Amino acid sequence: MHVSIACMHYRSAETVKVASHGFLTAKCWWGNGLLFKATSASRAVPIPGRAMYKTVLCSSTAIRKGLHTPEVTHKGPKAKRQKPPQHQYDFDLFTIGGGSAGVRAARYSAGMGAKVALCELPRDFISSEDKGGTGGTCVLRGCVPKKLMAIAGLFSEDMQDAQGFGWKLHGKPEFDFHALQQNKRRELERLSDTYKNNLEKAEVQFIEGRGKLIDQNTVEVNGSQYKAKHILVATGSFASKIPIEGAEHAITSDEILNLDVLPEKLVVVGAGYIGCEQACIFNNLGTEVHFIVRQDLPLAGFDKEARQFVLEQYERAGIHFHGCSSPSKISKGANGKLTITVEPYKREGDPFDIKGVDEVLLATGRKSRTKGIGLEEIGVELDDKGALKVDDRSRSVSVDSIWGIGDVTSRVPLTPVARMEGTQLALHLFGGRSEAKPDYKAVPSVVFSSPQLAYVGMDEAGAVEEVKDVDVYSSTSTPMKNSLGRDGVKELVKVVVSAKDDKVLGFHMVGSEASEIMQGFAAALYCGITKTQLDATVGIHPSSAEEFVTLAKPTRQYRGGELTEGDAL
Ligand SMILES: Cc1cc2nc3c(=O)[nH]c(=O)nc-3n(C[C@H](O)[C@H](O)[C@H](O)COP(=O)(O)OP(=O)(O)OC[C@H]3O[C@@H](n4cnc5c(N)ncnc54)[C@H](O)[C@@H]3O)c2cc1C
Ligand SMILES: NC(=O)c1ccc[n+]([C@@H]2O[C@H](COP(=O)([O-])OP(=O)(O)OC[C@H]3O[C@@H](n4cnc5c(N)ncnc54)[C@H](O)[C@@H]3O)[C@@H](O)[C@H]2O)c1
Repeated sequence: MHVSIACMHYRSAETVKVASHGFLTAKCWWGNGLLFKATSASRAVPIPGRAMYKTVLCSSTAIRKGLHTPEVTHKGPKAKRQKPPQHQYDFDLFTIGGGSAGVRAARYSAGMGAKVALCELPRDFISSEDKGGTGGTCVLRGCVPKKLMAIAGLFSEDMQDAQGFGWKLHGKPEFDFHALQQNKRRELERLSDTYKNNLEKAEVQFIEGRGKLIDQNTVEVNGSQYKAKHILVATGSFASKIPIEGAEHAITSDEILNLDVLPEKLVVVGAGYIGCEQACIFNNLGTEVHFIVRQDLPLAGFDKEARQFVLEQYERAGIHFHGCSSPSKISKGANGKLTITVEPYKREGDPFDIKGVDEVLLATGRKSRTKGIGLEEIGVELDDKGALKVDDRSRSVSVDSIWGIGDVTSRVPLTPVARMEGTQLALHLFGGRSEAKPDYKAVPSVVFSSPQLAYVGMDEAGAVEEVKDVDVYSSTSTPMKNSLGRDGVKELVKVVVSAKDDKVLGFHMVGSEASEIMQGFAAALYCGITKTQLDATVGIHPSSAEEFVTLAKPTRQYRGGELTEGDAL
C-alpha cells in the first residue's frame, strides 16, 4: 500500500506504512523536517500492479496540532483489517534517561507512531546514581542554570558601562545571591516539569526510577520488567574529580551552580568550558577567582589566537590565571577555609599555596554514565574512556537492540547535538528513513564566559595541517558600548579560508554577543560559503557582526603547510 500526502500551504508529501491493524500511517513533512498530524482524507486511487495508491489532502488548520506528531491515519477503503499484532514486546522503544537526548528521541519516536516508554530518576539539583530529573544536565545542572547565572553576572558589567553613558548609581548596588538561587531553582523546576509534561503529551509512558538492563530486550525499573524491541541508553555523563589529596573538600559543577552562599574566594581547576564559564560568572559576581591550569592558555583545543585573546580579556577583568600549574593537595583549616597547594606543571619553579579559599571547583572533565546499569553484563561494548561505543547511526557496536545517544557516547557533548542525535535516531528507527544519521558537519559551539568565545568549523592550526594552503583573516576592535563604557574591552573576529577553493573553513569570535552572532555563520558554513560570497554580503551597521564581512587583507597566509605571510602566532 502506498500513500502520498498533499498538505496545502506546506511543503510536504511522503510516506507510507501499513500498520498491522490495517490503518494507513502517513507521515507529513514540512521543509525543516518536522512532522504534522494529518486528519482528513479525500480519495484513494487504485494503481494496477500495486495494492493501492492513496492521496490524503489536509488543510493547514487540520495539521497544526503538535509540533511534530506524525502520524495519522485513515482507514483506506480497500485496506484490509488485520488481526491485532502478537507483540512479544511491551514497547517498540524503551529509553533510559530523560535528558536532552532521551526526551528528544522518545517524543519524536512516539510522534512517529512507536510505542515508547522512558524512565528517569527522581529530581535533585545534585546528580548521583539515584538522583536526576527530567530535563537532565542541561536543564537542572548545566546550560540553563549556568546561563542564568552568567546573565546575573553580566549586569555588573552593564552597571559599570552605564556610567560612561551618564547613568548615576547612588551608593553601591547590592547583590542578593540567595534571591538569584531561589528564583533560578524555581525556573529550573518549572522547565523540568515541562519536559515531563511534554513526554506525557506525546504519549510516552513515563516511569520514575532507575533503569537497569536485564538482557538485550529487557529493562528493570523499581522491580518491574519491561520488554522492548529497541532500548535506548541516554544516561548522560557526570563530573569526575581528579584524584588529588583532599579532593573531598572540592566541589564540581553540580554543586557550584547550587551554592547557597556566594564564595569570597574561589579556585577553579581546569580551564575547559566549565572552568572558564564558572570563573567568569563568579568574577562578575564579586568573588576573587584563581585559575589553576596545566597549559599556558585556557581552552585547549580551541583556536590559539582566540585562546590568547580571551585570556587577555579574563585577566583584564581581574581573574588570577596560574598557567602551567597543577594542584597537588587541598586541605581544610579549623576555620573551614581551604588551602590549595599548586605545583609547577612541565616548567621550572616552586610550589605555592593559595590560602583562605572558600570553594575549590574541580572542572577537569566529565565521564559517561555507563556503570551499574547492566551494560557490560549483557555484552555492550564500551570504549577506553568508558563511553558507550556506537556506530554512525547510534547503534551499539556489539548488541543490535541497544542504541546510545548524547553524552553517554563519546561524540560531541552538547545539548543541540544530543537532540540532533535523538531526532535522527527516531527517523532511522520509526520514520521510514533508514539512511538517517547524525550530521556533525558544522556544529557551532560557545563558551559562555565573559567575553564569550564562539566558533564553528576548523581552527587555524587544524586547517593548516589538513588543507595546507590557508588564508587567515582576523581583526580586533572595541565594541561601541565600550567606547564610552569599561576601558580595555576588545573583540576578535576571525575567518579561516582554504586558499585552494576560497571556501571558508572556520569562523571564530571572542565578544559579548558571540553566541548570538555565530548561529548565522554556522548556517553559512553548513551551506559551504566562500570568502568571496562573505565579502559580497552587506554588513549590518553599526554592529560587531559586520566585522566578519569587512575583512579585506589576510593576517597570515600558509602555503604547503608553511607560514608565508604575516607573523607566527
Ligand atoms: C555545567 C554544564 C554546562 C553546560 N552548558 C552547556 C551549554 O551551554 N550548551 C550546550 O550545548 N551544552 C552544555 N552542556 C552540556 C549538556 O548539558 C549535555 O551535553 C547534555 O545535557 C547531554 O544530554 P544527555 O541527554 O546526553 O545527558 P543528560 O542531560 O545528563 O541526561 C541523562 C539523564 O539520564 C538520567 N539517568 C542516568 N542514569 C539513569 C538510570 N539508570 N535510569 C534512569 N535515568 C537515568 C539522568 O538522571 C539524566 O537526567 C553543559 C554541561 C554542564 C555540566
Ligand atoms: N557552553 C557549552 O556548550 C558547554 C559548557 C559546559 C560544558 N559543556 C560540555 O561539557 C563537556 C565537559 O566540560 P568540562 O569543562 O568539564 O570539560 P573540558 O574537557 O572542556 O575541560 C576539562 C579541562 O580540565 C583540564 N584537566 C583535565 N585533567 C586535569 C588535571 N589533572 N589537572 C588540571 N587540569 C586538568 C583539561 O585540560 C581541560 O582543560 C565539554 O566538553 C562540553 O562539551 C559545554
